[in-house]
Amino acid sequence: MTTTSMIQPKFLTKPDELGVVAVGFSGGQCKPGVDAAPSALISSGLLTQLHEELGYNLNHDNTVHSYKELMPQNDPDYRGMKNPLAVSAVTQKLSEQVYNQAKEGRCVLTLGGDHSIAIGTISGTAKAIRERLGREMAVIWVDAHADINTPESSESGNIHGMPVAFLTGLAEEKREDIFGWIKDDNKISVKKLVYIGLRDIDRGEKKILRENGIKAFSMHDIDRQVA
Ligand SMILES: NC(=[NH2+])NCCC[C@H](N)C(=O)O
Repeated sequence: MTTTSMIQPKFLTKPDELGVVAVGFSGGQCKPGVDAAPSALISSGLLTQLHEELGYNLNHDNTVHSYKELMPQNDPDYRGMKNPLAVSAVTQKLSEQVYNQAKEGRCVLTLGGDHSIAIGTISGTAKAIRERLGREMAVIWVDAHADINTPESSESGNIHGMPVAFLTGLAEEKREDIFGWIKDDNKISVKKLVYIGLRDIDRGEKKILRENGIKAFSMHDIDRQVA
């Protein structure tokens, strides 16, 4: 059996602890459903297995947050983004929760949907890593999608396709209630970002990747490597 004690993490002061943050959210895109994922994973035993089989001590508030109280009455499109106030409010709250876990030196697992929540998970962790280790966090983004559209390059207006643009500062917004809360210490550098598994990227995203020299291994690259 693998246990946490067999792994020697270099950057964690509490390697046997796992911070868990669960958020059931679907406002970064138009279809309901993904918000049910965290509860489904938990009720099928994910957290029990992490504790009993991998030996992690879990630090979790036993809640799947839906942040209903943060939902605005009215959420008109802004710079083409859909549900901008809701996604910004949820990801800001999530960022704080993740930061509070990561600053303790424990690994953090975020369960969620949809992918707009990466704005919260990465911004919270990046800030904690800067404070704890005085360095920039690297990100390995394993996904079919690059999710690096700016509001202007996006063809859908869905914010789940934009998290990396806001996190790297390629997309910026002054309004505090629409991602203006993402400060420099929450951001990551395009130099420390690598994509693995891309297979569905928009034309605008291709241009962004090329112009910023972002490293990316597509599914095509992977198929070639293993062939
Ligand atoms: N996390 C995801 N499922 N992203 C899909 C993004 C699809 C498309 N590139 C868009 O920006 O709308």
